[in-house]
Amino acid sequence: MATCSGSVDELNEPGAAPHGNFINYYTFNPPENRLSLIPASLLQDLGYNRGEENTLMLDVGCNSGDLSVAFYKHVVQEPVSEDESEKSRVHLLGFDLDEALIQRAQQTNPLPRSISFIPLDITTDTEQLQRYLEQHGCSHFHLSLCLAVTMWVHLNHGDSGLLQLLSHLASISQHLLLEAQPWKCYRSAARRLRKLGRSDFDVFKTLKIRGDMAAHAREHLERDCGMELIQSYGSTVWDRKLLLFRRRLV
Ligand SMILES: C[S@@+](CC[C@H](N)C(=O)[O-])C[C@H]1O[C@@H](n2cnc3c(N)ncnc32)[C@H](O)[C@@H]1O
Repeated sequence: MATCSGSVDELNEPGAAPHGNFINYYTFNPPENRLSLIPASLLQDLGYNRGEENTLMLDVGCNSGDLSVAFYKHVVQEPVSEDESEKSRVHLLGFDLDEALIQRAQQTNPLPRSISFIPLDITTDTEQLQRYLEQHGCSHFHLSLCLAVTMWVHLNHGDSGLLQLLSHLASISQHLLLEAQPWKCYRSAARRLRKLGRSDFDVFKTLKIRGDMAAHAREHLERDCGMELIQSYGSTVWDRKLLLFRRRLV
């Protein structure tokens, strides 16, 4: 069984995907792997998707959008077709730093009135997300997904990059569903790149945040970002936990 994003299939072109921007990601990690752990009633359980208010979801590092669309259909339970979606008040914004993946996501998007995809690098651009929130009259995303992204930001931007990512997401999200890659995946990612003679991940050796990555992320979110863990959805087939945080009530 593949246990991390260092899985065999993913190695076809590892050097071409230093941010985890694999072109065939969903052929070896289909959406169902994660969706089977997430209740379809999630939005209702969190008190959303009722009445007239907008519900905004964010998918960080959405790759080619397959999981974004499948997640939307999974948790938005009323049937949504393009004709009906004008009525839908649930919106999902997916973004990724890889423009080719975003182009694919846009071209195959079955619900363009409810789901949008934009190219964006979260480590450099924070204004676009703020603008999107303003356009929808909201101060926060009701639910943000950050699935299988933390390791890539950590490896490319170091400890401070990882902590900034989590702080930023906490500051714009009411709820945050997080899947942090475990440390063993870092080792395989760095080893693969080294074998290819790439030095992109030299920062790997300098990382002080290591070991239990889910616990580190939780500690930062709870201690420094005003969030609290409210649910753990067990482990995916890749042996990763899906952790649901919410902004702490004051
Ligand atoms: C392993 S894929 C996971 C895709 C999706 N989140 C999922 O779990 O199915 C990681 C994605 O994060 C994106 N990514 C990495 N760093 C990013 C950044 N700084 N800003 C936006 N996207 C990023 C990559 O381009 C890649 O598509």
